[in-house]
Amino acid sequence: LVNMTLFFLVCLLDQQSWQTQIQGGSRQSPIDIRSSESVHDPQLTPLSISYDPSDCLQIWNNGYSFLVEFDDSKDNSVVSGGPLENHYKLKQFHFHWGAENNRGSEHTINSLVYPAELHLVHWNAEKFRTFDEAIFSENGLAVIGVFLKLGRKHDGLQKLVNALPAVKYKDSTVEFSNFDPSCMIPSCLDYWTYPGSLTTPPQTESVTWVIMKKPIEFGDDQLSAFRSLLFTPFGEKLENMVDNFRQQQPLMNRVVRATIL
Ligand SMILES: CCCCNCc1ccc(S(N)(=O)=O)cc1
Ligand SMILES: [Zn+2]
Repeated sequence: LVNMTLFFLVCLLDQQSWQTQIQGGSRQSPIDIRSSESVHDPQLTPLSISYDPSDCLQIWNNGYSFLVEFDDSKDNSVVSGGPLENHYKLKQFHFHWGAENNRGSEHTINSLVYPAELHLVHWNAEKFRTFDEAIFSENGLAVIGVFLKLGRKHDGLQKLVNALPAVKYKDSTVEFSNFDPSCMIPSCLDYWTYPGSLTTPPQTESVTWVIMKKPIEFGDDQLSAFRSLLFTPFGEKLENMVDNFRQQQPLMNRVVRATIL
């Protein structure tokens, strides 16, 4: 009985490494970023972000979020610099949000939650031939995360918001062109960066995360438009697309680095 109790206690006390063995994940995302524990790295240069609005193709409701998808056959919409060894091509961007304003973002800053979070998803086109190959590869993806806070209406976002009723249902798409995602990048380019994973299946550990320190603002009506989308396809029970965020994961043996710009 003593041995069994000790064994049980060891498992319980060591739950995180136990989880790692079970789930096989030692670098899962999202995480809570504790600013006081992040390491200022003077070698982190500013990100170089350059997007071509003509690469914007369509919006797709995939039943989890709405994805704004880009033509990645050219080298016009790319991010490089900062923690990135290569240049990464923009494939899509999407958001995560809550049913209420007190939740929604995937990453948190000192446990502070934002009502929504933007993810700009890029893949390493120097090392891999396709996005799908990069998803399953070390250093395959670079995702820029931008927090959204409620305040003034975001004029650049309104064009996207106006198109959302056309993709209300899961599996719907609508043509969407000439949108410049640069309008959603904060003017302050300070960021945190850490090695992580996709936050939805297959949750592969192939992502270099770059989380912008400053949020952008958007309006209540714009957030309501996100919440009017549906998880469910036409003809099925209506389920509002809300709370499509993952819980924060253990930091394990990782360090979050911060810029000093
Ligand atoms: C195998 C096909 C997977 C398509 N989905 C990839 C994907 C999932 C999550 C994120 S996120 N939320 O970590 O930015 C980006 C891209
Ligand atoms: Zn995401």
